[in-house]
Amino acid sequence: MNKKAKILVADPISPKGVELLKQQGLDVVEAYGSTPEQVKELIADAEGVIVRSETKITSDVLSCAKKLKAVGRAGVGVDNIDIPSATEKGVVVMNTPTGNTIATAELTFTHIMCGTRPIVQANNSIREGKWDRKTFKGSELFHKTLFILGMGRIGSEIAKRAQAFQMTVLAYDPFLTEARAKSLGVELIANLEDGLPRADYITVHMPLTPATKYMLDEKAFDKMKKGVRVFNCARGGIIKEAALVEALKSGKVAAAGLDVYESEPFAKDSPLREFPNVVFTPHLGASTKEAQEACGIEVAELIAAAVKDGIIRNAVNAPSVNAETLAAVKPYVGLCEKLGTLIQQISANKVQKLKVSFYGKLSQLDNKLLMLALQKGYLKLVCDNANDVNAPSKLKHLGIEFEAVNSSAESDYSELVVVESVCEKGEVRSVAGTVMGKGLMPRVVKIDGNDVEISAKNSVLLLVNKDKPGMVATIAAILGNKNYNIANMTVSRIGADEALSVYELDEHPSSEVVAEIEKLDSVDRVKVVDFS
Ligand SMILES: NC(=O)C1=CN([C@@H]2O[C@H](COP(=O)(O)OP(=O)(O)OC[C@H]3O[C@@H](n4cnc5c(N)ncnc54)[C@H](O)[C@@H]3O)[C@@H](O)[C@H]2O)C=CC1
Ligand SMILES: O=C(O)C(=O)COP(=O)(O)O
Repeated sequence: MNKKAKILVADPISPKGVELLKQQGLDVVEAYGSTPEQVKELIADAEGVIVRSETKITSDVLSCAKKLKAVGRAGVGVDNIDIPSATEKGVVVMNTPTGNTIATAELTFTHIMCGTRPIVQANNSIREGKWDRKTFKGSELFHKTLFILGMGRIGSEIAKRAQAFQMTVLAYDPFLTEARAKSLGVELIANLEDGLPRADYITVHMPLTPATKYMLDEKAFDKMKKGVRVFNCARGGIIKEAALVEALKSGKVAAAGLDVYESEPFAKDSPLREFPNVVFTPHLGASTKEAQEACGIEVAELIAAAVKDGIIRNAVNAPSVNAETLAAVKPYVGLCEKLGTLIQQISANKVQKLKVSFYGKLSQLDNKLLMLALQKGYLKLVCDNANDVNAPSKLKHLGIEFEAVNSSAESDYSELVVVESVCEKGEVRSVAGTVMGKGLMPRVVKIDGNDVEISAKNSVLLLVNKDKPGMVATIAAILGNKNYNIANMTVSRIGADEALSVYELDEHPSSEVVAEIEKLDSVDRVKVVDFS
């Protein structure tokens, strides 16, 4: 019996997600709060791993994973996963981007409310036995201006909630179109600096990247209104904590709400803890029953599909296409893989460039998956484990440039894929293929511009031989004597007296048979190509 694939659930997810993995026949190992050393041991034989924001999947951890196919993030941010290392290793990283949007938007709005009415502070005072009705005066959201930095899923939900409170909403997001801003009823601010002095409230909702790190620093706080209120429920480090401390000290910031920190768990000795007008939560944005159930179930589905069937969705390090495109390109995926395998085997060593051209309706489609299939096919006999995730980087490591062209030119076939290789010495080889018949079967239809018809299932014997009577019978006799069945054959005249002969065999011909054919005076070149 096949051993069940092991899935390491390294951070707690909904029990429904864990149950789903078990129902899929997977061996689930739940290990929460493990040290990096423990994670390295546990991941060694895992085929899938699930994390939230706590467990760090570093390159060091990944280097210990011997069988890993997929990392699933039950949530949005993947900054705890070393994506370049995972990509290099061919490990797909997937997340669940929508499951916790509402939860995080609602937590952010709760922070905004707490920064407006000092509920937390008043509650603490009551618990201390006091009845203080003077200290905890708040203000109103009504007619105030909220500046949202990062207008993605969460930012957009915050905008709707702010509008319900009749706030004016400004948005800064370099990737947001005017049309989208308009449909959200927000004013799009092109330069961050222009929005800062206008805002009564500022909240950030973007990933932490080199461009967003310390976006709100000393200079930014200088530009803000006195009495501004700031909130970070996205990632620690977008607001510079040291700058926030100074802005709180000077009274520039009237209130702040933080769910995320430059280092987590939040430093026990952080000077921020001294300010009573800051409300803290320990990275709780996604911590609702609903969000955890949605993310837990979705991540379990993603991991099960990836590990069991190689189906990739929501990948952050591999391309995905919509269902319509997938249906249109699917019949050509196998063809492109075969063309890649064929061109690699017929090309001389040291290929410098691969070029693929798509003709017919293929030239109008998003062909990402076909390019990957071609690259995977090319790498099949060159290196281990090339897949949709690492094929482009493996090709790059080999120094092979890859170019794809959508051609509007007519071709002999309604849809055609042509692949060319250019070698170091300038030699160019080419193969072309299409899909045929009701079954949309892949067929190689040209080699170096010569017509052939190869179904490319098992092994193919390619001969360049004298174009003279009796050749086919001679070759067939040699193969037949050694019990090789010819599944299919084509002969194509390639010069005045030369022909390209293609014999499709059910199995790889032995070296003796190949040597016997090579010995024939009438045969110039012999090449065996394997597809399976
Ligand atoms: N506190 C928590 O528990 C949670 C935190 N998050 C974090 O919230 C953040 C936002 O999440 P989503 O809205 O789901 O992501 P999203 O991808 O839908 O939105 C992010 C937005 O940031 C914008 N952006 C990127 N670079 C920018 C820049 N330099 N300046 C301004 N805007 C920029 C993007 O254009 C995009 O619209 C992420 O960092 C995520 O990890 C998400 C869920 C829970
Ligand atoms: O989804 C995100 O980006 C989050 O920050 C949520 O983190 P968590 O799953 O609660 O550890």
